[in-house]
Amino acid sequence: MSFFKKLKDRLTRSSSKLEQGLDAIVEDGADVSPQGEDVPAPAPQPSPAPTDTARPAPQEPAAVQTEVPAPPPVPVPPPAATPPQAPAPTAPPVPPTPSDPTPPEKTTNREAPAKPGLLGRLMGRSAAAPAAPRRVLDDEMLEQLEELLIASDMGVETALRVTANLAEGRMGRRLSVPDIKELLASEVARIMEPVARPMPLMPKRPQVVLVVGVNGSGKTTTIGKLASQFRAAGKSVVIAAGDTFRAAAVEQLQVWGERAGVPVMTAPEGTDPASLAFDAISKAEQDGADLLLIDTAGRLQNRADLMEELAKIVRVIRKKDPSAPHNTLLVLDATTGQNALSQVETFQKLADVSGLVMTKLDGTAKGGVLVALADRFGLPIHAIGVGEQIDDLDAFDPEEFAAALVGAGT
Ligand SMILES: Nc1nc2c(ncn2[C@@H]2O[C@H](COP(=O)(O)OP(=O)(O)OP(=O)(O)O)[C@@H](O)[C@H]2O)c(=O)[nH]1
Repeated sequence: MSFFKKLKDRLTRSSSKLEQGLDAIVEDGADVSPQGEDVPAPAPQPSPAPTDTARPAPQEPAAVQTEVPAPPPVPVPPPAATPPQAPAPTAPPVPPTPSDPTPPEKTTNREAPAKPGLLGRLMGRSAAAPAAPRRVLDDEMLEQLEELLIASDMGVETALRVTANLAEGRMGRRLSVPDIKELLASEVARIMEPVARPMPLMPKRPQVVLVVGVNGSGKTTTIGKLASQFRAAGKSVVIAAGDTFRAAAVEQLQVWGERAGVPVMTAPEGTDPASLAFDAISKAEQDGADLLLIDTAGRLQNRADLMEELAKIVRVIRKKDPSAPHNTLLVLDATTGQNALSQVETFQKLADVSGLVMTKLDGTAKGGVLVALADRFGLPIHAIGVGEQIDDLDAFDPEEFAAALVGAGT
């Protein structure tokens, strides 16, 4: 799956931070007992049944969902780029093989590779392959794991929960780095599973989608990408340029409208954005549009005046259609780390956020914050941005994300 390979490659900094940390933790207290009982590789925890059975097949995720399950609107990555003998596309992406993390003086901590006996030799076992270092899971190791997860932006509460679940029934067992990665990935996927839901399409026309977020989070870009996907799914879309304060913002949105082949409603600079939103709904109704995507100006969550203005936009939209906005998407820049939590908190209070889009996952070392967000707010992650191009928006796949985040399968 080329997309997640891309994500995995781009999460390298995050996973390598986790990976290096895990290597250090295990080697720090590696069990030197050569004959110690290895635990069988821990079985992944059972994931809850997916709540949204109508989600598109994970191989070709789409950021949007239609009321009738439709073929995924996301264009398939160019097959030409993949040679016929390429590895199976469903396999999780494989990051660069880490170099042997064990410094020479630590080699005594590795389990001594026992010389195979006659039976071993007959069975073809090699004496050359050393077993992975293992460490007995104890309180100290758990604390180290907690610290590592916190440093990976998972947040204290989530890190504690993840490590507690990991420890359950496993205290005193000897775990290797791959064991821990597998357990962590399973825990992370379990947290993320319920929030991985494409944006639903409703029978209501026009479905009003309000897009909010702090400055530069990627609202305009995301609207362009969403408009393109919805169009590809056969929907008629209108965009309203609600950032009436910056002429450049309107122009930028017009460029995206052209790329997506979607009309963009504008108003003169300085127009009250609430009144533009009102007019845009009327226009979308007249045009029989399926979807109206309303852009808004970026606003920091600590600017009370701007947040009040957003609350006013919502009030005015409701005057026109009491059931609107039908979706309020909060666009979050994943590189902001823990600040994303306070953004969700404030925007949720004022604008009744119904779902998230996480952008810039292609350039972040902070993917862990998604886990904290999912654990704390449980808001659906409708889509993730993985680049600046129109096709760089995809559905969120919890298992692939979890594996990429912890560097599992390496
Ligand atoms: N790498 C990467 N860049 C992105 C992504 N999404 C948006 N960007 C870039 O982020 C910058 C800001 O994006 P905009 O869409 O203008 O953000 P905005 O929220 O509309 O900005 P304001 O209107 O100023 O609040 C642009 O340079 C985009 O190209 C993404 O998923 N990945």
